[in-house]
Amino acid sequence: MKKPEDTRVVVGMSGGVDSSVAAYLLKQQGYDVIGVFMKNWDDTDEFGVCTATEDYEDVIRVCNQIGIPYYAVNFEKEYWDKVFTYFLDEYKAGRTPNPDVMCNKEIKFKAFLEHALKLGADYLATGHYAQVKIIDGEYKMLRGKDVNKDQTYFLNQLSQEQISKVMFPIGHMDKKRVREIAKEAGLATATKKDSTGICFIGERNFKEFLSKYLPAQPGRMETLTGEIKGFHEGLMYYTIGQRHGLGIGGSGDPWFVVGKDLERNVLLVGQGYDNDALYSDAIIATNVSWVSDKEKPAQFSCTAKFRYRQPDHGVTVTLLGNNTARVEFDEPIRAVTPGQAVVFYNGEECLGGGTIDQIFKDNERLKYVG
Ligand SMILES: Nc1ncnc2c1ncn2[C@@H]1O[C@H](COP(=O)(O)OP(=O)(O)OP(=O)(O)O)[C@@H](O)[C@H]1O
Repeated sequence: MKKPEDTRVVVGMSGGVDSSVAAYLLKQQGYDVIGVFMKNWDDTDEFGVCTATEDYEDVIRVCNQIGIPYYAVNFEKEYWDKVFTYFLDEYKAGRTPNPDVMCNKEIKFKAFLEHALKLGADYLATGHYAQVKIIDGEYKMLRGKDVNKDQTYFLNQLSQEQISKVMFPIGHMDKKRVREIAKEAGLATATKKDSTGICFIGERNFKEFLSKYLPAQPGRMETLTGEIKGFHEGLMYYTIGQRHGLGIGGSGDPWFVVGKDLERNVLLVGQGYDNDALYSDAIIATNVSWVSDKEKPAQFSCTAKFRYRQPDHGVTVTLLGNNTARVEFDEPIRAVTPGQAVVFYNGEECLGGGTIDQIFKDNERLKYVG
């Protein structure tokens, strides 16, 4: 093991409080730290204001306070090709993509990691709430200590090789403590608001943003039995289990999106949060990848999350080859959505994950969902 002063760490700095504290802590521990800001998206508005420029200014302030070198790199092309194209393709296919998972896999921990290594870095550090530990001679990815902030869901596609080069300096802390450290150290980002939503959409109106890239095709809303309930503005604006924005009035329980009929451009709706049509008991996952290089048994039990911040559900995983797996749920689960990630856990350890592709109930594929 090299000594901290001989160990170069590139910190991915977003201009937020988490990565500021990550860089601060590493510098305190004596590492040779470089702050690097990635520009992935040009969101200059009609007034010439770009949040990336503002964020980079915060990076500069913090790096000057900590006393570390900094600079910016541009990955707009890579981001467009690997993340944004996938994002649009998934919406076109009627699914609900997860660009953060793709960004971690293809940009932050691939293009950006390679860039850091070229700079002579031994490690890339980020302000993610996750932990890496060596257990039984293998790198394991563990949930962040702050259960409300744990980000392993978004990191599920990382490999053994990738996490062997990664540090998560705040993964063992609560968000509250991170803010306290930032305040104690007087960092410029100490009270900066957390970013929300998909990074390139930010606070903007999602519909307006998406309509710039994909033509919206309005159509009918129907129940599964074909009763017309109203009109939708374009299937891509809706996701399974969604309640808001349907505009179906009347008495009784509220209405929810239960599926999409792409061929007929019809949004399928059902009444009641617990509508039976929203429940499924198995999926086929694609793009399945595991953090460990060790061979997995053909079938095993573990827990899984089907969306961020969902409690863990007991599942049985059967490997089908070609990075595909069948996942059977111990109990039916509500609103499992094609395109989102399924992420597997064994206790605190994140085992890996995949993309939710096909949805089943009682061994029958629910074609209206995916
Ligand atoms: N533009 C960027 N350039 C470099 N690194 C980035 C950038 N955006 C995010 N990261 C890295 O990825 C981590 C997680 O990003 P995420 O968007 O989830 O931010 P966050 O949890 O709000 O953290 P922060 O408070 O640092 O913004 C950040 O802490 C940072 O290390």
